[in-house]
Amino acid sequence: MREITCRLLIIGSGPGGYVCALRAGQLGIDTVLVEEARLGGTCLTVGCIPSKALIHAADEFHRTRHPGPGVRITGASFDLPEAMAWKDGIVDQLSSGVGTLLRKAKVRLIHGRADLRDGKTAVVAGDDPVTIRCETLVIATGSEPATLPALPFGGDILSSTEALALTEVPARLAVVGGGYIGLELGMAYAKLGSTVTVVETAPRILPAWDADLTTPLMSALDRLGVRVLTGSLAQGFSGGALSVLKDGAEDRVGADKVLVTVGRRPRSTAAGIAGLGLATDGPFLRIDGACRTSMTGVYAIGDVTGEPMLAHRAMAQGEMVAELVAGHARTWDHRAMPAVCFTDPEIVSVGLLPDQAAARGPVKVASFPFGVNGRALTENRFEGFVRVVADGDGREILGIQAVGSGVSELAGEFSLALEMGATLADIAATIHAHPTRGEVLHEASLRALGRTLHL
Ligand SMILES: Cc1cc2nc3c(=O)[nH]c(=O)nc-3n(C[C@H](O)[C@H](O)[C@H](O)COP(=O)(O)OP(=O)(O)OC[C@H]3O[C@@H](n4cnc5c(N)ncnc54)[C@H](O)[C@@H]3O)c2cc1C
Ligand SMILES: NC(=O)c1ccc[n+]([C@@H]2O[C@H](COP(=O)([O-])OP(=O)(O)OC[C@H]3O[C@@H](n4cnc5c(N)ncnc54)[C@H](O)[C@@H]3O)[C@@H](O)[C@H]2O)c1
Repeated sequence: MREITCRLLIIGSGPGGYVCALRAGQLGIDTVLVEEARLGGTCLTVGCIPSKALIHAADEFHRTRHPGPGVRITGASFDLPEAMAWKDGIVDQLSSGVGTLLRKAKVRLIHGRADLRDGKTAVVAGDDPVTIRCETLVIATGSEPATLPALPFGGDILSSTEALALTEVPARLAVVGGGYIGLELGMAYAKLGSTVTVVETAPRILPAWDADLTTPLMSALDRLGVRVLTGSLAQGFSGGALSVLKDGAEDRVGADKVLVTVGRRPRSTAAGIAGLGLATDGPFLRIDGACRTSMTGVYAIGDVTGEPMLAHRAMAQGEMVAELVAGHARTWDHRAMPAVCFTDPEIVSVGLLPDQAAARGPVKVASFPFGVNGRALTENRFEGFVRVVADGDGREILGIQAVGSGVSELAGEFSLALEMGATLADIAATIHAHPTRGEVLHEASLRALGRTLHL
């Protein structure tokens, strides 16, 4: 068997692994990256990117069926295979782009399944088996869809991966799990014409976020005709119906396909990881603030290390670890990490929610509605608001949230404010272009200071 050595070995080319490899390559670290599937991992191949493409296609179709003022459209139709082919083209483009970037950064790429023998050795079997010995190891093996014993994947029971590769819009779609994926994809299929039912065990959809943020989304789901069953447990699928237990009574929800989105499970035991005996937190690998595991010289990043399982968290960790390996002093600011739900309306949260902030001391909370914002009115999409959460004297902004059309594009400004330790006065003094949705953050900050102009 061939044997190679390297300074840094990274297992997995998702947003965590490939960004770590790119930065390490830039810093002149001799790096080997092993990937068993396509470059880009879950996010690029079966997650963030394909889902946002499908959501966009569904939005476009929905707008043609519900056009704006003065627009008349007749005979609109939707070709799902054509839209899926377009989506696949974007994935191909970005995945091969990752390959180009890795080559440019002089990262050695090995295609195959890595099997760890110890914290410094991995074996990749296959036609050209190789043993890789490294000084430092980064585990970036990501996650996979969690399963429910009563609803095993296969046939008409889909994970997000199959839901992103359908060739026909299902007439009736039952979605089990009212979290990020269930709502993003459930809403997209509802816009494409499916009759969608969402089954959620918690008392509310997106239970981690407060009701003020999710209420506008509930109204939008209602307008789309999506039925939402909260406090409900899916028990099995047979004869074209999902059996659901709610308040002790059984309901049968007619469905042609069932999409199960009840979270993701880290790949933290396979690939020889279990044999390393690393400390864990539940199913996740335990890491410290520098992404070090309990074994010296072994780092872990991304979904395999726990919540929030988000691509930009994995990327930030990957970049930091490469710099730490290069000997730089680096930390990362968890407080400024955004979470965005790409439903319609979208929801963004950065930093603390009002309740979380109030648990620490006095707070100032103010929100401002899109309903009086010129840009929102001229776009004919004016539901939702921006909310700022600051400490009692308004000196430090602790959190910013928004719900509304297109608010994902405000997430960067929200994060910047927290990362820079902005005060309400800083936001108030920042001139926001008119007319834009960003003015609503400005007005929310003015409102917290007791001097709103437009309300
Ligand atoms: C439908 C969907 C939509 C999503 N949308 C968003 C979004 O909009 N925004 C967002 O921030 N996040 C989103 N996510 C979450 C995001 O995809 C993950 O947080 C992100 O991909 C995690 O990156 P990672 O590098 O930790 O792991 P992954 O992306 O899971 O990559 C891990 C890689 O490791 C490889 N691997 C595993 N074991 C081995 C081995 N033994 N040998 C070789 N290779 C191995 C895998 O093949 C995989 O390519 C979404 C997820 C899904 C499923
Ligand atoms: N926009 C984004 O950033 C984005 C998009 C998609 C996915 N993701 C990531 O992927 C992860 C996985 O997404 P997800 O939607 O599968 O998980 P999730 O954790 O967002 O939501 C799962 C939902 O399923 C519910 N649930 C759990 N068990 C259930 C059961 N037996 N029956 C009914 N409901 C049940 C939970 O209460 C929860 O509301 C997310 O946590 C997120 O980190 C992010």
